[in-house]
Amino acid sequence: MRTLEELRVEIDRIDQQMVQLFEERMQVVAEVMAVKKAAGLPILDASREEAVVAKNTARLSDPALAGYYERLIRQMMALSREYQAKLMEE
Ligand SMILES: O=C(O)C(=O)C[C@]1(C(=O)O)C=C[C@@H](O)C=C1
Repeated sequence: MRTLEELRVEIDRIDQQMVQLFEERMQVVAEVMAVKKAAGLPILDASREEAVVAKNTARLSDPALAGYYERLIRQMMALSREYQAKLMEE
């Protein structure tokens, strides 16, 4: 069995990757906002969000994680909308 310290080192490594991916996603989201603003499109696209949830949930190898992942990706998109709304005001 791995020690708690070893496991936390691994979690830190994973969190480091996730923070980079989060930042990368939000940078793309900022570009999406600019495209939507120029085209007069609303920030929310509910059908796209359902497709994102379905597509990525299906990619999980452990179906027991589906509910947790769904909450994570939905929250990610809620933050994305919040960020877009803030940028649109600027
Ligand atoms: O794809 C878009 O239209 C986006 O604005 C990006 C995004 C996302 O973060 O994935 C955010 C808001 C929309 O409701 C749908 C998806």
